[in-house]
Amino acid sequence: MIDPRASKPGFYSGPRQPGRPMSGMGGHGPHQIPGPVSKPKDTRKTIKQLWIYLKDHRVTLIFIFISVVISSLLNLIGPYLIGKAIDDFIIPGDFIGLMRIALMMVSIYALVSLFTYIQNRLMIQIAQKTVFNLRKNLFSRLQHLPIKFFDNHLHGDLMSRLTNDIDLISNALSSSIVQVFTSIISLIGTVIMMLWLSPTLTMVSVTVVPLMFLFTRMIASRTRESFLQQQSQLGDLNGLIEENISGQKVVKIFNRESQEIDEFEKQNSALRGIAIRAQIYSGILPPLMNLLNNFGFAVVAGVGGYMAIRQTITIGIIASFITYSRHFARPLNELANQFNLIQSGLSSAERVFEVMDEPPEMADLPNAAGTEAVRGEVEFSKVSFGYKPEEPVLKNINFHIFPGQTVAIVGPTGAGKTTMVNLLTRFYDVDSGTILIDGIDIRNIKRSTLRSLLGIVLQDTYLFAESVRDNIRYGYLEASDEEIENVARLANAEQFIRHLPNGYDTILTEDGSDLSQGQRQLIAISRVLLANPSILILDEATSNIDTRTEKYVQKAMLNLMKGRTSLVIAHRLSTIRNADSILVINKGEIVEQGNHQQLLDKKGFYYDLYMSQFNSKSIQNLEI
Ligand SMILES: Nc1ncnc2c1ncn2[C@@H]1O[C@H](COP(=O)(O)OP(=O)(O)OP(=O)(O)O)[C@@H](O)[C@H]1O
Repeated sequence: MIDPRASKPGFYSGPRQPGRPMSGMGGHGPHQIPGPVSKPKDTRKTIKQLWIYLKDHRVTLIFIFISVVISSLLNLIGPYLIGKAIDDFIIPGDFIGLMRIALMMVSIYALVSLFTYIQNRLMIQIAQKTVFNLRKNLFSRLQHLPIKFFDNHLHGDLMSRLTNDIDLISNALSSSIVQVFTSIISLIGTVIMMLWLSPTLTMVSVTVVPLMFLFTRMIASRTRESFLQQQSQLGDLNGLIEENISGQKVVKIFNRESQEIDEFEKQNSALRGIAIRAQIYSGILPPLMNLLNNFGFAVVAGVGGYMAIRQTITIGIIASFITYSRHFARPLNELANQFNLIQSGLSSAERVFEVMDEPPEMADLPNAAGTEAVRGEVEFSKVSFGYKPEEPVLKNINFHIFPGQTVAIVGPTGAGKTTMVNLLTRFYDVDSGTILIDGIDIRNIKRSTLRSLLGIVLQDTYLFAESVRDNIRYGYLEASDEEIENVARLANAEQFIRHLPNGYDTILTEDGSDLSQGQRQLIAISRVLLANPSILILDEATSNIDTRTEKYVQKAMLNLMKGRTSLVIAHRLSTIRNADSILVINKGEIVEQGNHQQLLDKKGFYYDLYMSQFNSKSIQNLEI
């Protein structure tokens, strides 16, 4: 069927994504263990795909890289100058020299800041341009994907790819690339400087590094586990919130508010317990690392002091060294944090590219026709189809509708009525057989032409959160206000529109939820009238419409059907009675065909259907 889910925006709750980092949890500060990070499945392929977007900025990237090298190197000079100031100027008491070197340091640090500002600015621009293009291409790919794709994917998940994932890519691009370059250069430069100043002290200060790794590993594995549990629990809680918002009516009707609150309380407490544990674990590491760092400094200071007494090293060198060793720990932590950010950025990019790599709706055949006006003859010839190959939904369907005729399709729920519409609109293609319009196989008609020939009014119409006028205009974008008002009049929609607070300019809520179902249908009918299609597909509403509006809708539909071929998934007795022909569908097959009287005379499936629904109870809707 034309899946109603496909037309409803998925409620975006940040669906459960185990393995995604959460803002505010896990943190990326020094020494902190970030929450679990989702890993890309094929890093190389993803980087290649991302490079396609980045390569236009090659020159800027090279410039950024050069600037990173310069600023990192300049940064490395600072600690060296501190030592020099102590040994050459402070100890000998050379005030002028001290001023000179202080000025030099100020200039160097000012230059570092300037370069860092330029790098960040340029990188943010590149990142934003890249995600702009990614977002654009992803959205346009979504517009060209077949309906089948939307049937098979959670809408919340697709929303999350367009929003969350794009955000993570943007974060990774704007900060991580520069940070990683800076950290690597700083790390290498610092080690070189430390070795140059004193190989002995370098050996002493790196002894704490393996200890740091050991503790980090031990605590990180426990923390990750707790964060995973936390995310899974948060996912469950999100699910509960989502269900309660979307299903509020059901909750209220069944008076289940207090049970839902209890359930929420249970899940919320579970989350609190797990979150406290996770945060405590991740909180152990920073003080521990601080302790190790300070221990390292103490050892360096001790050994350095001893060497100074023995006069194998100067005080200035010890001061420089201690400053370098601080520089040494920082990029290490920074790299670990950036590694996680980059990994989640890459896995987000992978999720985005997954959608972009999906094959779009099959291209039109090269000889596909673009006819505009048609007579409106529709024929299904030996049509068979199944959504899944092993489950046929339609079996050998044959029927012929002549131009201007109205054909009603009736049958029990799940019989395959909507599926016939899905095939005619080419939301899906037949497995075998042919569907013809004016004798032309619809696969030989351009998709855009085919869809412009068809007008569809479903039970559940999707309306945009725009003005009533623009919602009607969606049928024909160039329509003038006058044309819009004309069709609204013809569709009997004028009266209720005039009563809206701003008439045609009233802005509807999302999906037009501030209108009744009947009113939404009247707007949908106006929209189709404006599009002026040759063939109509109508799905009559079965419920939710008050008798007065129903009359309006019925009249509007009749106006719409005038002079057009109409295929009506019928529920109203009047439509069925007035139809030129009725197709009775059961379990994917046409079991009977004829007009109302002929079918009644047959005393078959239709007769039973009719007797059970209309005759005895005089109900207006035909449904099983
Ligand atoms: N997107 C889909 N993917 C897989 N199976 C589907 C899909 N849409 C419908 N079906 C299945 O195809 C069969 C026919 O569905 P269809 O929607 O055509 O029935 P229908 O006659 O229109 O029913 P109703 O009157 O309840 O709308 C059903 O068994 C349904 O479960």
